[in-house]
Amino acid sequence: MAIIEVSGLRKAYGGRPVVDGVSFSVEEGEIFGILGPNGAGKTTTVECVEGLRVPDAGTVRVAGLDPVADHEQVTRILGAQLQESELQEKLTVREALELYSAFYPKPADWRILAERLDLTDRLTARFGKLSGGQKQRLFIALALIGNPRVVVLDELTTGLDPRARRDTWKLIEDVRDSGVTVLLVTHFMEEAQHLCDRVAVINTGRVAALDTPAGLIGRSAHSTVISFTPSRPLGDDDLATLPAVATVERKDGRLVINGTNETVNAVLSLLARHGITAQELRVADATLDAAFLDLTAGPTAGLTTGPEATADLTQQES
Ligand SMILES: Nc1ncnc2c1ncn2[C@@H]1O[C@H](COP(=O)(O)OP(=O)(O)OP(=O)(O)O)[C@@H](O)[C@H]1O
Repeated sequence: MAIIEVSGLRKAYGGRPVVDGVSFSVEEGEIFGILGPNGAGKTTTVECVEGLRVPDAGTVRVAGLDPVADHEQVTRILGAQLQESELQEKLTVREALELYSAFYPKPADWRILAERLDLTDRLTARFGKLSGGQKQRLFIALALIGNPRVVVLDELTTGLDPRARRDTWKLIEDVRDSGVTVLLVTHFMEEAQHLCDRVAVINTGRVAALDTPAGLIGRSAHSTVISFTPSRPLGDDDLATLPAVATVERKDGRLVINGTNETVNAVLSLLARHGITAQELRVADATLDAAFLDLTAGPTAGLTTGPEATADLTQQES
């Protein structure tokens, strides 16, 4: 069942459209990602879902309610993550939890939330003295304090080190597993790939694609990365005849070919025909990075050779 439904959403600032006909629905119990480059219109979209901005056109429903007209009811269903500037530096963790509990008629027990989010040791610490990861954990606790059915997390892990980011991912999964739907705004492909059940890729105010992370990767021209060292040189003409090749790179005697599953078989047949062996052959799925670049780039998308293919492969192999 859809808990959030957005249909034909439009919003312009000063006559400039920044959200231009966005539609998607979020099923109850999923982590739904909104992924896109800077300025794509992600925050404006979720602020319309939260009822913080009034759409110029289109409809938004949260559990069947209008976030603007039924704002008070929606705030009981939807928990939003605060921005850092919205908490005073001198407020302690305990004060923040107590203060936000007081906003709701039936708040969650903040002590349990603090325990769950590993904040019990920091209850007397002032907000300004918390580490980045601790601040994010507090924001998650505050977003959950009203026992929401859906929580909106916007760029939650920006600025965190890799360890703190992974810890925060685990917490977000725990939130989903506890039955809360998560609407997650991110521009980290790895984060979307790791966490999200489905992802809407937003580019220049429009939904460029909506699918599972695996589905997005599968539809990319770069879904598979094949790399090997040929036992003897292989001509460019031969490579050009391979089906579904997106890019070919040569690096230190190795060939790195971005393509699809179809390309793998074709490469192996080509090598066999020429009596060439593929030394240290590696076949890896591309990451969401490549699909994202395909979906958000201009008309030459998928045709250019970038460092991403190699980076993807390195990630897969490490
Ligand atoms: N209140 C506002 N007034 C005018 N322009 C705005 C306002 N808020 C956002 N914008 C502009 O609208 C565009 C979309 O902004 P938005 O914050 O929705 O994008 P985003 O995808 O969340 O970007 P980012 O990843 O950089 O946060 C940007 O060009 C931004 O500068």
